[in-house]
Amino acid sequence: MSDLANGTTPAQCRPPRDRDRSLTPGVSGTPAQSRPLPGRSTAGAPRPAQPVDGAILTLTDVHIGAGGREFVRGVSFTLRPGGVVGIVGESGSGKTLTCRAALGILPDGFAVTSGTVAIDGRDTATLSGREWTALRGATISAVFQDPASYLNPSLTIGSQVAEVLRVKLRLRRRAARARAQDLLASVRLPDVYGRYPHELSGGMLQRALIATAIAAGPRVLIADEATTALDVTVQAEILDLLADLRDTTGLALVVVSHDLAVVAQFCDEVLVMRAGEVVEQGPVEQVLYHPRHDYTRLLIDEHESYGLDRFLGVRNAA
Ligand SMILES: Nc1ncnc2c1ncn2[C@@H]1O[C@H](COP(=O)(O)OP(=O)(O)OP(=O)(O)O)[C@@H](O)[C@H]1O
Repeated sequence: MSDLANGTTPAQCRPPRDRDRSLTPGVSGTPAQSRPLPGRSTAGAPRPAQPVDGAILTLTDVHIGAGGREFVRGVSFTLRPGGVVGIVGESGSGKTLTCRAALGILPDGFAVTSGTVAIDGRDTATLSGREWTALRGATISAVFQDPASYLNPSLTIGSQVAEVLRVKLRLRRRAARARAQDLLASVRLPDVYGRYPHELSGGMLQRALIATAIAAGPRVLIADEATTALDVTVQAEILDLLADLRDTTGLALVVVSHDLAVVAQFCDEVLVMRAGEVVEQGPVEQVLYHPRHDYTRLLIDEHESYGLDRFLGVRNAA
């Protein structure tokens, strides 16, 4: 199974783009929490997040660089329990690097050059490797596109979920097995414990990966293009599942998507990134329905390809 599951540092021996598989997943057990109103900035322009009581994840003016070049310049947001922050923007705009900074798994040579990433009020720059390992999976976790590449093809789905439970929560074999079965049922996969990854569809694999990602009861889940490769119906099922987890456990989410419709339906706040910068940020209703920046308008004007229309009615009806 992926190193992620074990919470090990991603990828000590993988090529850079292959590294996020070490991010594995984790159990729940996250106590149900009330859902405070997510923080919403009112200005259209990006601005630094302020430390806020109850925040689980706070990025404050984060810059990410490598080899003397800056790839991300000044990302800030605050995520509280049950909150959902969306990140949209063109390919290469820095969305994934931002997520990786939050997970402490930047590619080799990349670093947060200024600004802070705080998890549960703690500046992650002060964390040791061991502390990061403990945090990953248990407090912050992630799912990415292409779930098959994060699961070991030669191990059953159930044993991979159980392995996370044994490593991260130190459950004994029998307890881990029972808990893994519960987790798989909670992601609507009640009958796949003994099945292998190749026996599952793409949507089922993504749900299995979500089960491993939430196994250790993280409070933040980063979904980086997690539904991009799925057809629309399966994508809606996965989003429903994430919404259920948010509502029942207070899980906070960072959702990276090319699909403005996903963001319109699902997120409270959205960051629009372009060429490493946040060009616009604010509550979804404001940014997507009353954009202030030309680039945001451009994205919205392309709504036919993004399918924004699909969700306007859904959100307005909700
Ligand atoms: N491992 C890496 N090695 C070299 N450059 C990288 C690496 N990861 C990211 N970059 C560069 O950093 C910039 C931002 O990349 P990032 O993956 O964050 O973009 P993105 O917005 O997530 O794009 P996409 O939507 O295509 O995934 C790009 O110019 C990319 O080429």
